[in-house]
Order: sequence, then structure tokens, then C-alpha cells
Amino acid sequence: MASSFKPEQARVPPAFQLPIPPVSKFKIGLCQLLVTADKERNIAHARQAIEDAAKRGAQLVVLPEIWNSPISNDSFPVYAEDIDAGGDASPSTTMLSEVASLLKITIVGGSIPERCGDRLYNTCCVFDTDGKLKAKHRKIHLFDIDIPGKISFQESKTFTAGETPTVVDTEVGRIGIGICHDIRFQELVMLYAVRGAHLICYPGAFNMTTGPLHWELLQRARAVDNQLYVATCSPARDVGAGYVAWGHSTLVGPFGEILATTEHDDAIIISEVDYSQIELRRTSLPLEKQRRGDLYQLVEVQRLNS
Ligand SMILES: NC(=O)CC(=O)C(=O)O
Repeated sequence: MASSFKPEQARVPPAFQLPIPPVSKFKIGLCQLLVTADKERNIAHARQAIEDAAKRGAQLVVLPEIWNSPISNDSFPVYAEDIDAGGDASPSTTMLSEVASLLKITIVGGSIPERCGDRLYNTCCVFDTDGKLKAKHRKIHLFDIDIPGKISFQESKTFTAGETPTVVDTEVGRIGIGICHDIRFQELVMLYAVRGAHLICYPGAFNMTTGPLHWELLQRARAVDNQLYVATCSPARDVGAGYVAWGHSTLVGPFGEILATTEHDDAIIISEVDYSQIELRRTSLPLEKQRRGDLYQLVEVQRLNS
């Protein structure tokens, strides 16, 4: 198939520019949730976990990928919600909006199956402290895998891929969003870094085959290459589920260091993010100055249709 890329649609992004965040030090809460087939219970459980995290001081709370539904192509259409319609058409995001404004916290709302017309997306909503929907990221790289005898999953059977990278300004800094498989594509986070992201949040559900080898490796690679914070949030492991999640939600600092993590059970991680560490790491190890832009460059494609 001929490529639709045209050189006039490309531009070289400017160098890193780190905006001054409204707060430079805050607590983050990663809610690793056990997800069941009972959607109402999943919503109530997520709400309780968010409230607990906020009580423990979290100003930013992150939820897992697909936290209101089992992870299966049969379930996605059944559990999908019309996020744009809101209200009763989207009980999951209505809850997130309510609880964000009630507790005055920022929420990176994991992801849920979204229905939009006749399409389904794997979508992450970000709510600010007023409960306003600040951003909606639709998973860009769908997870299709076939390792015989280990794992076979074709997300593209039900979901349509998103078309837009997402960077959002919040009260806890500039956040880039990716969902699970998006973490494997380094160009996306490089783009987020040049757009000045302090933190990348990846709601994700790696599995028992790729999780042990790649989950931590990818988070640390994204953080150390770009000298920024990376937070991941997984569903808790349910060995009886059709898709068994690896768990191990984690916060990684800008030197690639693991700041907080957990095993695979239902858990809330509370940890501190300190953006002064980004400047410190970038000053002592100035990758941006050392980068050989004369030899290679990241080119951003301008989507004419978006
Ligand atoms: N579930 C995903 O989207 C990605 C994943 O598990 C992987 O290994 O990649």
C-alpha cells in the first residue's frame, strides 16, 4: 500500500521546553483495581479507591486500563459507554467527574470501552479538579498479538485506533497519555517530551507473557530516555479471567529509578512526584544538548484531517 505521508505534512518539533507546573511536588495515587463482570461493582470499587487515595493525600489519581469491564472482545461492546453524551449514558465517567470535583483532585481515569457512533475505542479520560473533562485519549496502538501456546489477543477486532497524541495541562503539571501498548512506541513519548510533558501516565494491562519481561523495562526506558516521570496503572490479577493481567503498577522517576511499585493484588500505591528532579537530571546529564539533531531528528506528522 502506498504511504499517505507527504513531506509538507512534516515538521521538526522544537527542543524540550519544560513549562513551570502549578505545583512541583505532590502525591500521586495509583489504584490497581480488581475488575469483575459486575460493572456497578467496578464503578463503586473505583470510587472507593479514589476516595481512599485522596484521603492519603493524592492530588493526582490514576486508574487502570479497562477498569469497568472484563478485558475481552465479547465484553467491550456490552460495557461500552457514550462518553460525549455523559450522564446516564456514561456512568463510569460521570462518577469520575463527580469525585474529581468533590475531592478537588486530578484524575487520569484509566480507560473504558467508548462507543462513538458505530465505533468502539479504548479511551482514557482526564478530569481536572472542577470535574471538567480536560482530555480524552483513544488508544493509538491497538494490541494484536499471537504467540502460539502463550497468548493470542486481537484488540483490533472490536476497537478502532485513536488518531491523536494527547498532552494535557493539569494542576499537577503537563501530562502525556498513552494506553498500554502505546508504551512500546518510543516516538510517542519523545513527542510528548518535546511538547514539555513532566509526566507520562500509562493505564495498562500487560499479561503473563509480556508482563514479566517487558512491563518494567519499557517504563524505565521511556523515563530514562526522556528524563521525565512515568506512571503506570494495571488492573489487579484475576487468574480466573480470560485475560490475566500482570499487575505491578509503578512510578518511575526521571533517572529511570523505580520510586514505588506493587505486586499483582488489589492495591493503592501512594508516592511522591517531585518535578525539580527532572531539571536536576537534565542539568547533570544534558541529553538534550548532546542530541545530534544534525544527524537525526524526530519529525512530527501534521494530520490534515484532524
Ligand atoms: N495489553 C496491551 O495493550 C499491551 C501488552 O500487553 C503488550 O505486551 O504490549
